[in-house]
Order: sequence, then structure tokens, then C-alpha cells
Amino acid sequence: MSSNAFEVRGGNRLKGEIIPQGAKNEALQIISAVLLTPEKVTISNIPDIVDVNLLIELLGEIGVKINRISRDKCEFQADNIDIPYLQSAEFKKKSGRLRGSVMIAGPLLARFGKAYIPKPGGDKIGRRRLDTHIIGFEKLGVKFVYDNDDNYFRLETDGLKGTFMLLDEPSVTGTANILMAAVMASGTTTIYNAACEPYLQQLSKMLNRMGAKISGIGSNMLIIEGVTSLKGTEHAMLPDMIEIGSFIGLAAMTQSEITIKNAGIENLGIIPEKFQQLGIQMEFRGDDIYIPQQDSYEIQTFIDGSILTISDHPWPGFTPDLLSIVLVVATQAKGSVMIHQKMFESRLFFVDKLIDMGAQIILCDPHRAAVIGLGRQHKLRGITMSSPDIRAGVSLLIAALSAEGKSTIHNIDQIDRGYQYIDARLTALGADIKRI
Ligand SMILES: CC(=O)N[C@H]1[C@@H](OP(=O)(O)OP(=O)(O)OC[C@H]2O[C@@H](n3ccc(=O)[nH]c3=O)[C@H](O)[C@@H]2O)O[C@H](CO)[C@@H](O)[C@@H]1O
Ligand SMILES: C=C(OP(=O)(O)O)C(=O)O
Repeated sequence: MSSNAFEVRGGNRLKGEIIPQGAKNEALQIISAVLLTPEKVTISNIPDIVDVNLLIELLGEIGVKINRISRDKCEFQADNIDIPYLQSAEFKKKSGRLRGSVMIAGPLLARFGKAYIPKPGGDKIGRRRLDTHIIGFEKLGVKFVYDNDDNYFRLETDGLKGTFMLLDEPSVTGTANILMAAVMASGTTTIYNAACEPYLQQLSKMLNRMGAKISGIGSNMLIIEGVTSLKGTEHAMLPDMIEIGSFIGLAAMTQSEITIKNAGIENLGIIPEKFQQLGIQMEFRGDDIYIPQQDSYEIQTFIDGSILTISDHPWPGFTPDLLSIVLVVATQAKGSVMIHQKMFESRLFFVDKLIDMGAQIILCDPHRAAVIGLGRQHKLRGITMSSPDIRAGVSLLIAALSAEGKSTIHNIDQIDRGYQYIDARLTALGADIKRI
């Protein structure tokens, strides 16, 4: 994939069926967990996206045997890990390119008593501290040194010991990291204020199949009785709930009739409801979501008639990863909504591009944007823009697909980080997108 821009001609109505990819953020946890056992682990429904492929490459470089049976299925065997490699410049560089690489630390501490965390990559969407991870590890008996010049954590333990901990915030990757360390600690660990996204529920179930003893799955209190070793297993990722939300938004914004196949509806939590609050109709047909072609959609108000606010919240609240999509979809709705992004402080700045396209948005402060829906009175117009992060990138793509004329979106590596073959899949539904 050498090209780095999409040229989009907007205005086409899309039609057809689309199958969601396996969940990116689940895959990053699950693939890290293969380090917990010397036995074979087989993983399927792997999304073929840059971040996940980078993590697989990274594991290969530290000595995990990798047999990629197909693009979406892979066998891993971590029976000969090269610990000194973790301190090499190559490792620091590669693992610094994605956020998910931070989650190999928990399994490495559990199995080898050592881990190194370079400043992780991922989206530049505001401060993304690692305190929850590091403090959790410390509570389990890990000592750490932070190398200021190199932005590098060196972690070591002579034995993890179970304990009670109350996390300062329900960090998603932090909970996964601490959980993967705790499964092989001696005694019992209680993680209170744990994150409980489906990603973590899936990870916990996988770890239990490997022989771990985790209870409280799906709640904010995980209780883990340590075991001395884990065995191999098989695991399949759930459909990517963020991709599903993106497709619901895309359908409404482009007045398209789309069926999202095998959406794993029972694991979507409040996501469909938030899009329904924007006035988008959908039908659940078995495990498929059917979105009919809608000429218009009208944002609901609160019961007292006041303007709707949509904000993020740790699971089972609304995920911050879909707020940019909700925002863009609201620009063509009838009515108004306040988008309140509580968790990240630089995730809304992409609205200046939507404003250039003709959207009516007031960025009140870094966390809040008021959207005044155009009610399709006039269309957005195509422009040249650059994708600042993965979800803003897809939001701009959706805006471009609904706009009049040609748009060029640069820096689409950000989109490829998380959305599999997105241009080909949307072209199959009738979109006009070219990689240039
Ligand atoms: C690889 C991966 O899985 N990435 C996801 C993961 O990132 P990640 O695990 O890095 O995100 P965290 O859950 O640690 O926190 C994200 C941000 O929200 C803040 N925060 C978090 C919880 C809270 O109650 N209050 C609060 O303000 C944190 O300080 C941080 O700035 O979870 C984020 C939050 O769902 C998602 O956006 C990312 O897509
Ligand atoms: C913020 C995200 O990803 P990452 O944590 O990998 O940057 C995301 O998936 O929306």
C-alpha cells in the first residue's frame, strides 16, 4: 500500500451488504495474550489492518513462531522468546508505532518477570498516559525505572503477588495489561474500577479457556486467582463494533440502504441507540442490521425538549471512538446536538475541515462541539483535507462520500490502521473512492 490519499467523488447512494471486520481493539489484546503460554494459540477473524499486522510482526521479531494460515487466521507459539531483543533500537522503533504494543508488557512480566515499554504510538488525540498500567504493575510487585531520554519504561519483578487494587480510571488497555499479568501472580488479585468493554470480556473468556481463573467478567470488579501456567487455545474475534457504528453513520449520511451482516448485536451495548437518537432508522433482522434508505433523519431532544447531548463514557456507556462519526452524521440531520468528548482533549479539532465543507459547527472548547444540522438543505462540498486520526479519518471519508464534488483525503495511513480494505469494500457498495 504505497499510496497515501483517497480521491472521493461524493453523492453516490450505496446499496448492498457489508460484513464487519474482526474487532481491532480486541485483536490487540488477544494477540498479546499468546505470550502467556508456550503452547500453540490459534486466532481467527483477525482484521487485516496495519496496527494488527505490525503487532504480529513485532511478536515474530521477539521469537514467537507465526503461521499465518490465511489473512484472518493465524497460529502463534511463544516457546522461545528473545528477551534481550526487547531492549534493541528496532523493537523500540516498531512498538512505538502502535498503541496496542503496550499490552505485551503484562504477559511478559507474568512469564519472564521482565518487560520494556517504549512510548507507545496510536492516535495523537490528547494526552494518553500509562499511569494506570504502571501503578497496577507496581501493586503486583513490579519495580520500574523510566528512562527520560529514551521515553522508555524498564519493568522487573522477582515474582508477581496478587493484591486488591482500585484503578484511578477504567483504562481499557491498562485493565487488559494488569489482567494478563495477574493471571499468573501468586494468590488472588482484585481489580476494581476495571474497564469491561466486550474486548475485555473476550480476553477474560480466552484466558479462562487457557486455564486462568477469572470471575466478574463483564463487571467493573475482576477477581483473579493466580495459576502457575496457561495452555494453548483457540479464539475468534467479535465483529468490530466501531466499524459497525461507522457503517450505520455512513448509510444515513449518504442516504443508502445497507445491511450490516452478522453484527454481533448483543455485544453492541448502547451503540445502536445513540444512532437512533440522531433519528436514524434501523431494523434488527436476526443478527443483521438493516438500514433503510432515508431521505432525512431528525435528532431527538431530551424528554423536556432541551437539546440532546451525546457524550462518551467507559463501557457500558458510549465509546469515545464513535463520537467523531456521530458528529459528522449530525451535520446533515434536522435539529441540533452537543457532542461532548470527555476523555480525549484533541479529538474534535478535525471539525475545522467539516466547517470548510459547509457544515454548521461551533467548537465550544477542545471537548465540546455544537452541531446545527443542515437538514439536507444544502450539501457539504468536497475539499482537500488530511486525516488527523483513525476515527476522524473515517468521519471525513463519510463526509466526502456525501458531499458534492471531489474530495481528496491525505494521510489515509491513519484510516488503514483500523479499517480493512475500506476503499474496496465501499466501492463494492457503489462508492467512488480511488487510492492515489
Ligand atoms: C488499543 C485500544 O484499545 N485503544 C482504545 C483504548 O485506548 P486506551 O486504553 O489507551 O485508553 P484508556 O482507556 O486508557 O483512556 C483513554 C483516555 O481517556 C481518559 N479516561 C479514561 C477513562 C475514564 O474514565 N476517564 C478518562 O478521562 C484517559 O485519561 C485517557 O486519556 O480505549 C480508549 C477509550 O475507550 C479508546 O479510545 C481506544 O480506541
Ligand atoms: C484511538 C484508537 O486507537 P489507538 O488506541 O490504537 O490509537 C481507536 O481505535 O479509535
